[in-house]
Amino acid sequence: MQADHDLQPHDARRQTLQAVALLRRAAQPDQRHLGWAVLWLVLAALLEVLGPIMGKALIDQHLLPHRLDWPRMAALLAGVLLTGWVASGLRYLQLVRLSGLAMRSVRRLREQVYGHVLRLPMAFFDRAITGQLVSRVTNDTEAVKTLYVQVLFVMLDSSIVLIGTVCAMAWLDWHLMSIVLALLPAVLAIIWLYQRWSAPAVTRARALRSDINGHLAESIGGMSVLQASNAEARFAARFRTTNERHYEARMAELRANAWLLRPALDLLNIVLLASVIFAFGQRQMTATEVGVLYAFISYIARVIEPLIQITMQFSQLQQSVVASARVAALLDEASAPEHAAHDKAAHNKVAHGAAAHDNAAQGKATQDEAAHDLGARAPTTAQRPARRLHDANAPAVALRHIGFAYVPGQPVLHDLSLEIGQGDFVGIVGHTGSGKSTLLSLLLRYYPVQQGAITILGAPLESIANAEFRAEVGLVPQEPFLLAASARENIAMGRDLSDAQVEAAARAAHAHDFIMALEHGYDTALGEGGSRLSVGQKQLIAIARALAGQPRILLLDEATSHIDSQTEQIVQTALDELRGRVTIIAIAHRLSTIREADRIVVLNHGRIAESGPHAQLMQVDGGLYQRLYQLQQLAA
Ligand SMILES: Nc1ncnc2c1ncn2[C@@H]1O[C@H](COP(=O)(O)OP(=O)(O)OP(=O)(O)O)[C@@H](O)[C@H]1O
Repeated sequence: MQADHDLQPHDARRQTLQAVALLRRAAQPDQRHLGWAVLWLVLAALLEVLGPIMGKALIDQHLLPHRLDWPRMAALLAGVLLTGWVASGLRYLQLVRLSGLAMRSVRRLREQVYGHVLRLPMAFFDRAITGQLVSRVTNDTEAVKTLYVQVLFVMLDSSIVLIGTVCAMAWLDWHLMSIVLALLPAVLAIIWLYQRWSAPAVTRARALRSDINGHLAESIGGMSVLQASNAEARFAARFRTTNERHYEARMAELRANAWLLRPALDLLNIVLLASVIFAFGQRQMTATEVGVLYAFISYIARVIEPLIQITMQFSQLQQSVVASARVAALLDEASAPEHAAHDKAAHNKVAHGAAAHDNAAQGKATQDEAAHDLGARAPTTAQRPARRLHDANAPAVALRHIGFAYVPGQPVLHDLSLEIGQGDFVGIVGHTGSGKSTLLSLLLRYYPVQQGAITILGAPLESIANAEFRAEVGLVPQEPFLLAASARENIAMGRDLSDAQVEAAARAAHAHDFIMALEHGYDTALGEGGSRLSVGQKQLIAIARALAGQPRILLLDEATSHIDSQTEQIVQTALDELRGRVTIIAIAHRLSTIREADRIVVLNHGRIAESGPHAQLMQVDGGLYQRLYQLQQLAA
């Protein structure tokens, strides 16, 4: 992710263009409303300009010459009063339209940004800071609303009033109008100065707000560690510093506004009035010119006020542009490869599978049948895309000469080759930093393969459609991630699974009994992050979730490292029952978990050091595995 402080001034033009394009795209489907809103605004502005002209006519043609044409005078007076009133009504109408447009744009943009974040490759999240990312999706997208409702509305409105007023002044008395216009460059100079003064503060304030979000998210996420390490005071001090800097930036913005903008523009208003009255005083007064003076005095406010309004919007505009540029930068991050063509085919097959599932549901598949499906992989298995990877003779996973580096020039895996047969149970062990998780990340396509090739069930990894890949490969991570939802929802994870399928998966993971012991069984809400469950129980739910997808390859990433021996026993039993039917690749720190594996691969500094069943590896005197095992036995 582009760090917040990376928004350097030399990028400003490109960012502004990016932001404008993004905002235009966000409002694209609502263009009709934008058209109407502009029309209402033009009408409102014209009415506002018309008011003083009617006032002038009333003074010059009726009041001063005592020409008492009552119906016409009443019409003109009503015109003066009504124009303002109708203009307000029209403004309200257009504000409603623009607000709706803005809300819908924010909704669209948020969905787009969130959808994009979901598709970003894992490498992105190595760099990303959660709080800033959240800020992108919530605050920064909201800037679009401010832009449309506040900035665009006021700027458009003020510009139209300004142009209309200048035209009306030119029509009434071009000489006086030129006096007013002559002073306008002073307004532009004030705006320029204000921009120079406030722009850095605006950018700084936004970046710091994002830092505050990041800081909060980090602290809340790690609250237990933070409190346990007595770090409250240090974190509070760090937060105070950021908050203080944010306050300073906002104050600098405010000072630019209060000390430069308002006073300078107010002064200019007075100078303009004085100039017009002075110029008037130099003339031979005729009766008709009193109306012109009235109109000009009314118009001067209508020239200055829109200008003030426009300049006041600049800081808001800057904020919106900076925020939109951030969103645009995030949307610019390349997504993980989509394998779209394959996905389309896979989608059709999912639909086909869903139909099969419906038929099965009508036939009232029993729990036992579903359980059988899960284990025995009957050909009529519901809810699955049809297999395209079915090559009975191909290895489940084959790695050929894999090399990988997170940082160029610092390889983590070296020329690694490994073949795992279908239905095999393979354990991967090694000291910390030996590359086990990296290997798993490559298998999971979190990172693209840099050197060598990986095939899954005979198909090159990068050629497999996303839906198909996710159906074939299940993952049980080290830290089970549970939603604040029911046990059922946590296992189904949005997949259209029947109750029987969810239960079958839970039984296979040996999670069924403890779920049934909860007060509402599968419908019991598990609390945020599954807070109602023990770590072991959470892990069993995570295993059930992976099994519910009926994968042919199951990856376990140190799934037993945080659980007690009793739960580990349960996991071992579950794995045992899957043996031969599902290919299991388990990374394990706890060697007891993989002791019974068909083969144990020992990694050392990114290379395969040893490989074989437990008994065989234990025979290698002074071997890595033997040492690791003995160390664990001693520690136990
Ligand atoms: N996202 C990353 N960016 C840069 N380097 C990384 C990243 N992840 C891991 N590494 C480095 O790659 C090497 C292998 O790490 P890896 O996590 O694969 O080891 P591991 O065997 O799984 O270790 P552990 O048992 O402690 O989880 C380590 O030196 C680690 O510092």
